[in-house]
Amino acid sequence: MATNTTPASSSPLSSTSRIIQLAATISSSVAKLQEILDAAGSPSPSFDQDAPVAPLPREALAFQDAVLDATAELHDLLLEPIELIFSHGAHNNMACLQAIGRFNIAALVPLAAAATTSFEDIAAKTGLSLSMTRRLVRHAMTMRIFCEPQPGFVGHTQASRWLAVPHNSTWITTAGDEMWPATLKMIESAHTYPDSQEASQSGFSLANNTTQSIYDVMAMDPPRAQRFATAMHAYAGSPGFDAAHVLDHHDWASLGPAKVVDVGGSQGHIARALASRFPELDITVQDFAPVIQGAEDALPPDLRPRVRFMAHNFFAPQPLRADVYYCRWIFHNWTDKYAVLILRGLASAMTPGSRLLIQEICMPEPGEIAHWRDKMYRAMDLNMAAVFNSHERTVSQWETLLAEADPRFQLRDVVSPPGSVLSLFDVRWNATEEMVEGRPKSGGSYLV
Ligand SMILES: C[S@@+](CC[C@H](N)C(=O)[O-])C[C@H]1O[C@@H](n2cnc3c(N)ncnc32)[C@H](O)[C@@H]1O
Repeated sequence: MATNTTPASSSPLSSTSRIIQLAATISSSVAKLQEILDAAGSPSPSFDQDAPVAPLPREALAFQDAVLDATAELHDLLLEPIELIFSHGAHNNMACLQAIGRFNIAALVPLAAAATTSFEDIAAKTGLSLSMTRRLVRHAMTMRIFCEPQPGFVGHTQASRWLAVPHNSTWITTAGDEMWPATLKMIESAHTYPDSQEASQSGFSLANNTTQSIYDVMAMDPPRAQRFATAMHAYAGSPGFDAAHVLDHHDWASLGPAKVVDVGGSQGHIARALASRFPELDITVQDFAPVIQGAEDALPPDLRPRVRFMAHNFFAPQPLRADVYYCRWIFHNWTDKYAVLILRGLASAMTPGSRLLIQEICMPEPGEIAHWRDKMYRAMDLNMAAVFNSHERTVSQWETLLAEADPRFQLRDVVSPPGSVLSLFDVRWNATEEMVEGRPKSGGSYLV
């Protein structure tokens, strides 16, 4: 597998120059990838609008890493520095995506096979000039979004068709109109408030000309909050966030008849999947009251006895005794100051034998994973900075955070399922830590 990112060979005449090595890696890995697709009866990837949107088979993922890293490196190696830097600058891409989202351009192109619409038609419906419409849509085509099968007429690719689905279009609108403005102000906020632990001092807050956090801003504008939530659901609906990753990669069956609390579990989509697969689990989903509204009524009748919902603010002490406290994708929204408070709320309920299962991005150390995945995680980390002032965490950052919250938390294992964006941090409770006047004897800053 070629995850090597060492520079090109110093000898320009060498027959084993870096570009030749990369080409060989691409050739052999693509051949293996195609073999796996053939064996699975899966079609070869295509930009065609009718191409199915499906994840690669699990056994193809290492070859996917090899090909994507080698092709990207080869591409970058053949550019001058200024071309390389320009090609990685994303501002023009974002301008296009903002236009596609704001004017819902993907929905203006007919979905029928080989159907097209003219630039004039798109311009008339968006209110953009014909010239700007043509420039934006043709730039989008360089990202494989839309195609121009005959001059002047726009058709769908797989990606533009995906954007025509309403909640995906909400996702791109949110990227253009919420995330991008926040990102533009991120450096200003980082410079004005170095190491701030407050979401109210984020790029999002500066971009919205407010001293309130995104939570406060959204609370005052329910339709905007709904759009943001829809966008996050569209994103979290991608294969990297599939419920199967936590179902398949934690030994739920061995727990027997266990009580699980899904902290910040939203409308309970993971709880439902867990309860369906593991009939001995009894699950309570906790979240804000408006978030869980109607969730219980939407449960299939067979799950109602074992899945329930409870309004709970996770900064308050955990009121339920359970075998597993499951926290999926909640900590990354919070700076360390607040993540420690969430953990302390849980510490008050932990007992010997109970466990805390955290599902979050595990930020890699440099060079640890495929370059393209590394880039994706680092982009997500900066998204957290722009909007919440928070960050994604490495294993050692988790260890530090857990120890700061309470030294009795012990990180036992970290599992990164293949194809999953999120890793599983299995945390246990070391009850033998001696407490003196409400504080662990070994030190730490535990506060009751
Ligand atoms: C990024 S979402 C993750 C939702 C779900 N766990 C998942 O993986 O899809 C974060 C969740 O935390 C909830 N949340 C935020 N602050 C909270 C708080 N103080 N108490 C309880 N839930 C909270 C939000 O309402 C939201 O459902």
